[in-house]
Amino acid sequence: MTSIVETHDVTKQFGDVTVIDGVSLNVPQGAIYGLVGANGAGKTTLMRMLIGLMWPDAGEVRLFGQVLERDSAQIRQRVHYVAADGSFFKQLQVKDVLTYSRLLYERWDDTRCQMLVRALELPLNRRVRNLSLGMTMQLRLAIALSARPDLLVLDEPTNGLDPIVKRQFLQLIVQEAAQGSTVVIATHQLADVERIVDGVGLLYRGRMVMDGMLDDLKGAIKHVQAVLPGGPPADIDHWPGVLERTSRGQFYTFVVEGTGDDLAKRLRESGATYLEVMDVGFEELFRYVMQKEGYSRDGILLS
Ligand SMILES: Nc1ncnc2c1ncn2[C@@H]1O[C@H](COP(=O)(O)OP(=O)(O)OP(=O)(O)O)[C@@H](O)[C@H]1O
Repeated sequence: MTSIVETHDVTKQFGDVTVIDGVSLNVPQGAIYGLVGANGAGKTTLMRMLIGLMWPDAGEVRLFGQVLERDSAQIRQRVHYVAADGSFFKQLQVKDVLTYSRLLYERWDDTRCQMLVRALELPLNRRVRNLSLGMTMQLRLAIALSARPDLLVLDEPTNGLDPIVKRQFLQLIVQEAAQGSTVVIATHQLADVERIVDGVGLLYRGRMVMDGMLDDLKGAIKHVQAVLPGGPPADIDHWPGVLERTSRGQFYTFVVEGTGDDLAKRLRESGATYLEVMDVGFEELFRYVMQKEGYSRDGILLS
């Protein structure tokens, strides 16, 4: 599959502090990739390097298969970045911002823009400085989606959006990716992107501690639930891959590495009357993988 965004061992220092430390990632075409991490993990810094607003001290960024250089204007025209805190054209009315954007972007899709203005109920005659935080973000998203970029890079795009608009926005992102665009979303709100991302990278203090396509990552750890009338086998805590066990009466929940099939089989042989293997939630998945890698659980809290 064609890679749209690749980084190889990207490192960035501010003074003598290493803020991004040897980060490599790979986002295939049409994927929605969530870049997640706690406040200060380095998401914005990494995003800015992905689009050539900042340059790595070491390592390489490739977009659309080509190395991103300072004179890569053509590559950058295919990318649209929505910064977390961008304030723009404060004096202009919304309709004038849209007119200006129409002129600015070669691939501007006016039909789409009008659809978005209607769907998001953007007040065309209001000045940007009088929009709420959420409305400003909606305007910026409407522009981003109307610009029809091949790569859309969004920094904390759900900030300030109410739940209904957030859902609407996430649907739009899914549609965008279905049409072949690639989307990178940075957020510390895992729950906001959990349902839509295909791939995810977890940044922790500038290091990419977990990265991959979601299906692969979800295959790494499972919940196995079982009813064990005779209790669990005495040596169960020494069975390979069992990370955790909790129980309420005869109902046991195990967290296990891998597919969970082996554990399920052994529990069945040990008299389980009910068995179910389930995916773990996104945040839980992160916590267990991180714990396995030797990081403290508290250190990776995202929100
Ligand atoms: N220009 C700069 N000069 C010095 N330090 C910086 C600069 N920009 C960012 N930093 C530091 O780099 C670290 C990573 O910041 P960054 O904004 O990339 O994190 P983030 O994951 O986007 O955080 P948040 O979720 O809070 O937006 C922080 O410690 C921040 O203070």
